Amino acid sequence: MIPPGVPVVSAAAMVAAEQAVFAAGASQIELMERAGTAVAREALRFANQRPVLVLAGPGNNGGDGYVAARLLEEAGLDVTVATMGDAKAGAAAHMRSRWEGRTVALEDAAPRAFLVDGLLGIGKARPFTPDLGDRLRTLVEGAQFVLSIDIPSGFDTDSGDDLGSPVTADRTVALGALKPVHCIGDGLAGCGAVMLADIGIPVESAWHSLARPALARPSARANKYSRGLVVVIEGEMPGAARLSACAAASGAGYVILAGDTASDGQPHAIVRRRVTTPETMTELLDDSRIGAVVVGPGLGRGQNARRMLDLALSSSHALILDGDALSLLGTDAGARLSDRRAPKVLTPHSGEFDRMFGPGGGSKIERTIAGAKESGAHIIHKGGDTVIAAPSGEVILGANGSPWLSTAGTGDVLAGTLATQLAGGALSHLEACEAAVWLHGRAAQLCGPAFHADDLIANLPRAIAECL
Ligand SMILES: NC(=O)C1=CN([C@@H]2O[C@H](COP(=O)(O)OP(=O)(O)OC[C@H]3O[C@@H](n4cnc5c(N)ncnc54)[C@H](O)[C@@H]3O)[C@@H](O)[C@H]2O)[C@@H](O)CC1
Ligand SMILES: Nc1ncnc2c1ncn2[C@@H]1O[C@H](COP(=O)(O)OP(=O)(O)O)[C@@H](O)[C@H]1O
Ligand SMILES: [K+]
Repeated sequence: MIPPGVPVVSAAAMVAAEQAVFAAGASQIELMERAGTAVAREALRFANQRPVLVLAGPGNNGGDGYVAARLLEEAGLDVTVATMGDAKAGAAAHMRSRWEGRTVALEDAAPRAFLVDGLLGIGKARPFTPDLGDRLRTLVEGAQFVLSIDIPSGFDTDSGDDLGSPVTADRTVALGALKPVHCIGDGLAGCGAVMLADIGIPVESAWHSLARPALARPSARANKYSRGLVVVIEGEMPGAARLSACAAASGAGYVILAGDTASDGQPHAIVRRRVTTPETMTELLDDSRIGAVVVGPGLGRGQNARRMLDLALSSSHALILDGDALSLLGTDAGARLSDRRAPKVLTPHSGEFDRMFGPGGGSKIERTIAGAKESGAHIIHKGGDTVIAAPSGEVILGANGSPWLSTAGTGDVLAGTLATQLAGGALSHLEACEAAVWLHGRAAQLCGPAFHADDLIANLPRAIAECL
C-alpha cells in the first residue's frame, strides 16, 4: 500500500533535491529534525507505551533515528538506542551527541516490542555481515511492530532488491518522496504500509505512483460509437478473448468479438463476427469507427495467428498487444513496433517482457522505460509491482490490486479494460493505461479472496462508479 499520485524519485534524484534545498540555505540539522519528528509522530501512533528499540546506523538514516529516539523519550516512552558504527560527521553526529539516553552496541542489543529501524537509508547499502544479520534477525523477530525510517534497511533503493536483509517492516515512513523500493521488487513486501512525510524538500519527477482516475459519465448526446468501439480477436483458446471482450463491455459502447467460434454465447450484448481468413479480417478492420483492437489473448502461435497479428499491425487502429501476440513478436518487438505509427500498448507479464526485451539491464523501471523507448509503445509491465512506462520516459508505479489476481485470465481482463479506456478517446494513452490498471486492481479488491477472472469482470462497474 503506497500513497497515490505522488512523485517517485531515485536515490540520486532525492540527494540532488536535498542538495538544492541546502544550496538555497536550509540547514541539514533542521531537515533531520523534521525527518526525525515525522518518524516519532508515526511511532507514537503505533507504539502504545511499548518499550522502544531504535536502531541507529552510521549515516543520516541513523541521524533521523537519534532524533526520533529523543522525541519518543520526551513523550514518555522507554527508549533504548542500538548503534551500528560511529555516526559520520555533520548532522548525524550532532543528533547522536544530543541523545543522552540508554545506548548499546547493536551486537549486544536485546529485542524490544517496538522496533524503529534507522540503520541504513538511501545511501549505498552493502549486505550486512553474517553476525550483524543474525543479530538483526533476532531483533526483528522479537519485535511486535517494526517501523522503518525512509526505507527498510538493507534494501537497494532503486531496484527494490533485498540485499539479504532480515528487516520486514510493518510500516515505512518515506521521507520527502517515494523511492522505487516503495513500489517495486522485494521492497513491496519489505516496506509494509508506506506513509509519506513532507519534510520540505520540493521534488519533481516524471515518475508517479498510481492514482484513481477521473472518468466522465456519457454525455447526453453519447451514442454507442462515440463511447468507443472495441474489437477483440479470438484465437485458439477462445475463453481468453471472451474475457477481454466481456471486460471491454464494461464501459465501451460496442464490442465485437471476431473469430472462428463466434456465433453465439453469453453475453448477448457482445457482437460476434466470423473472421477466419485474411480477407474477412481485412474487411473487419476496414472500419474507421474502431477505437481499439485487442490481439493476443488466447491467439495461439501458429501460422494463422501470425497472419492475424500481421494484419492487425498493419491497420491504423490503436492496438493492445497481449499474451501470444507478445510471444509472436519476441525479440523483433522493438524493431517491428517502432515502425508502426498508430498507437500501441503492450501488456506483458515478466516472462513475455523478457522474451521481447531480454532479462537484464537494470531495475524493472529502467527496463520498462527502455522497452517503451525501443518499441515506441506504452508498456504495462504486469505483476504485483506493475510498472507503466511511456516512450517519453513517464512512469506510473504500483498496482492497487491484490495477490489474489495471480490467477489465469486476469491479464485478459486487463487487456479488455484497457481497450475500453483507449477507445473512449477521452484519455491520453498513459492516462488510459493508469485508469485500466487502477480499475482492474480496485475490482480485485472488491472481489476479496479466492476469485476468478469472471468475478473480476462483474466488479468492474463498481470500480468505475468510484471514478465518476
Ligand atoms: N541529507 C539530509 O539532511 C537528510 C537525509 N535524510 C536521511 O538520510 C538518509 C540517507 O543518508 P546517508 O546518505 O547518510 O545514507 P545511510 O544512512 O543509508 O548510510 C550510509 C552509510 O552506511 C554505510 N553502510 C552501508 N551498508 C552498510 C552495512 N551493511 N554495514 C555497515 N555500514 C553500512 C555506508 O558505508 C554509509 O557510510 C535517508 O535515507 C534519510 O533517512 C533525512 O534526514 C532527511 C534529511
Ligand atoms: N502477486 C500479484 N499481486 C498483484 N497482482 C498480480 C499478482 N500476480 C499477478 N497479478 C496481476 O494479475 C494479472 C495476470 O496477468 P497474466 O499473467 O497476463 O495472466 P493471464 O494471461 O492468465 O490473463 C496482471 O494484471 C498482473 O499484474
Ligand atoms: K531504514
